[in-house]
Amino acid sequence: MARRPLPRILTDRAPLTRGRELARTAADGAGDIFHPLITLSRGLRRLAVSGGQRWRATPQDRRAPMCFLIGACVLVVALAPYGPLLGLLAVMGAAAWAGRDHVPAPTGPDEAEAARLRVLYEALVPYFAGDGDPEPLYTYGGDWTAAFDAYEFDDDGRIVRLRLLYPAYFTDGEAAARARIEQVLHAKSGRGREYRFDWDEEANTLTLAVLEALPTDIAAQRFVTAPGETVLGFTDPESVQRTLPVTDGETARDEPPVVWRTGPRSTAPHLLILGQPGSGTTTLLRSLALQALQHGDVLIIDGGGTGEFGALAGRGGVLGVESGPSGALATLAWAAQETERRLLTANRARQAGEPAPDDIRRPLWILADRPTALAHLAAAEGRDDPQRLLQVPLRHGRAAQVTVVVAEQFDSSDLLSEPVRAHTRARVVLGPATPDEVRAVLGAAPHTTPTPVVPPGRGYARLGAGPVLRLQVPATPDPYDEATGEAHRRAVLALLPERTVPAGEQPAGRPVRMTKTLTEPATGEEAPGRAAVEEPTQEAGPPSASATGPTGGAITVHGTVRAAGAEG
Ligand SMILES: Nc1ncnc2c1ncn2[C@@H]1O[C@H](COP(=O)(O)OP(=O)(O)OP(=O)(O)O)[C@@H](O)[C@H]1O
Repeated sequence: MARRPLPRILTDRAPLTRGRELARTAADGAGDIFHPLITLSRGLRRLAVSGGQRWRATPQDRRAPMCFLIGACVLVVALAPYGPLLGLLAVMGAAAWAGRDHVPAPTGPDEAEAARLRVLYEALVPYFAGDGDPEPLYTYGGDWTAAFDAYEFDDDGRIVRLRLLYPAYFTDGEAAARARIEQVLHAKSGRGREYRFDWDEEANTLTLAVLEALPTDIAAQRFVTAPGETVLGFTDPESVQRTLPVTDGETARDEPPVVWRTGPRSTAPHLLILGQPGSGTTTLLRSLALQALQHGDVLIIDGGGTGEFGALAGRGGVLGVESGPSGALATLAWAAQETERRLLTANRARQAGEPAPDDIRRPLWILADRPTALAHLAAAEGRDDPQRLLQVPLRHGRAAQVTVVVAEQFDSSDLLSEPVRAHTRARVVLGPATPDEVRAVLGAAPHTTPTPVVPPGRGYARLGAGPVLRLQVPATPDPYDEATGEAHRRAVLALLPERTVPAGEQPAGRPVRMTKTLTEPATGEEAPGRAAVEEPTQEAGPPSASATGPTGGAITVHGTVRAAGAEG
């Protein structure tokens, strides 16, 4: 039997679809036309509902006075000229306001963000799931919303903050267990950014936060610090409780510093800086030298021999810039004797019931850049390791106001002497370093994830047993380096003390020999304490040194320094 076709109205769907579209368009148009009326009526209804609620909430005894007040208001409005019209406008206005659409603020993550959080949750399951837990917080295919109680995303949909709960049986006291979780979160939240992990062991919560890059635009300048305080660099605002005003020449702002205290009350009186080549260790030494020269004297051992301290040579307070083994040995021998002299003088003064004389209170800084390179050269010449002479200042420098700072490259750190390792309780690591390398130097791992690429002067600092702080050293380049920008060059030159050796007396570009007489008193009483810098000698030849004993006489140190170029 042939099939009978269905009636056209049932098979032809075009009129039906057209009808639906027409109806939808008409509804949209009506919605637009009647929108004000809809808003007003919704507002009037909301006002009525809220008025009813207020009436019901009003105690019985206050309803009569309230009625009277409302009646009086209505009467005043009715009798006032244009009162009813104004009253009507006011009611309509209030209704329009009350009836406006409240678009609810979007809450919760969108689809992509939820997917990211789910991935993070699933990645953590193997570490946080516990066998035999009747109600596991972390389980395959489980509910991530129960584990993650706060999260924040940036505009690109990447996590910038996450707080998660973990089971109480997770071994959060073990560094290895923590490190595993931090590694997973780091990898899954996006590499190339720095994260901080805050473990709250009491509340069993872990907070991950993406850290802003530290400012790299702070140049050398006079920092507002007390005597005995030195700025190593700048860090995160939440890591320290203090800020310092800094300026970029035009605008001033406050930045959180890493302040290192030296002197008799310091718990970390000597500093060791380690870093990769080019990470900024010499720059940090230069920055420390400029700050130290405000209140003290500085001796520089330039083991690298690249002349990067040439701008300091011949300046007031700079007792020497030594780049050869013999000069370094003589200078350090003097420094060791000076430390002993200061201790003896202080002791005598204490026994006599007198205050310590001024000359032993002036801080003396020994800044040694790459001393292991000098050790190698000294050994080749059959001489002693200059580091051995650092032992006395390192051991007794705290009481004698002698501060030692040693900067060395990672690959030569095995050659550092035992006293240097043992007595440098303030530590800085600069440049790219793995968490294990940072832990090996600072004695504690950072709470942040080091990034593989960092700007020069970026690293971590730890003062004594304090926390590990992120650090950005202020830009303090060599002002005689041609690559140095004009602004930075001027900033550094402005901080240099006056010359005690006129620059014009030295032929530019030719190595010159400086003679410095570091005088010592025969007795501790009328000790000048500070080096008297003689005029430079123009004689050429290899560096040589001679020194007398700690009880008197003069120590003459010859050192080859780079000839100073013209200043801007
Ligand atoms: N804090 C900083 N801000 C800006 N630039 C810096 C900073 N520290 C270092 N630099 C720049 O990085 C380069 C290397 O710095 P520096 O010579 O101090 O490194 P280093 O660790 O001593 O390396 P090397 O031993 O190879 O000389 C220089 O051009 C210097 O100007």
